Amino acid sequence: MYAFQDHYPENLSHCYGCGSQNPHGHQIKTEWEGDETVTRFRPEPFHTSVPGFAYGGLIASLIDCHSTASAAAAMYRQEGRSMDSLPAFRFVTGSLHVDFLKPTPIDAELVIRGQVKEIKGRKVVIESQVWARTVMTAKGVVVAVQMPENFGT
Ligand SMILES: CCCCCCCC(=O)SCCNC(=O)CCNC(=O)[C@H](O)C(C)(C)COP(=O)(O)OP(=O)(O)OC[C@H]1O[C@@H](n2cnc3c(N)ncnc32)[C@H](O)[C@@H]1OP(=O)(O)O
Repeated sequence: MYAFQDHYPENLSHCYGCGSQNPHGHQIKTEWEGDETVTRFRPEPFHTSVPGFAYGGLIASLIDCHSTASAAAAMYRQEGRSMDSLPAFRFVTGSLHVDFLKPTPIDAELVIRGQVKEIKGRKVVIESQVWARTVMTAKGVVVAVQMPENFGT
């Protein structure tokens, strides 16, 4: 699978959630399935909150990076461009809202499904749901904003 994150340049591949160059991170991979974006992730025992269940910060982190990658992919798709083409679209999180609906089991593959709700200027709004087997355990809304050239200055 060639994921959205595989198009990130090396200098932006160190993110804890999605960076392929971060050996301590989640290294999530996201792709299109029709009009939805999908990330699959299997928690490890060290992601525990209450024994048997996944830590909420992990869930939030998965929604976060799933959504920023989805935002980039959505912008390229809207412009009919390949994710390899220039200028590059890279997004950071402006806002992250998560609702924890049910405890998330630690022993199941988690499937995060995202929908593009709005594209306006430099902003993309992504809604996501986290599924464990047949149960939706969390849902989130992320406002992703195109990373400014002068990010951090
Ligand atoms: C690319 C590989 C890395 C992947 C990163 C993975 C996800 C992350 O963890 S990123 C790290 C966490 N996030 C950050 O550190 C971001 C810190 N914040 C910032 O740099 C800035 O506030 C930033 C870039 C989000 C927005 O600032 P700026 O570029 O000035 O945005 P601005 O022009 O004011 O707003 C653009 C649009 O976004 C909206 N927006 C901006 N911030 C927010 C917010 N917090 N909540 C809701 N909407 C927002 C604005 O309302 C505006 O929308 P509209 O056009 O409809 O009015």
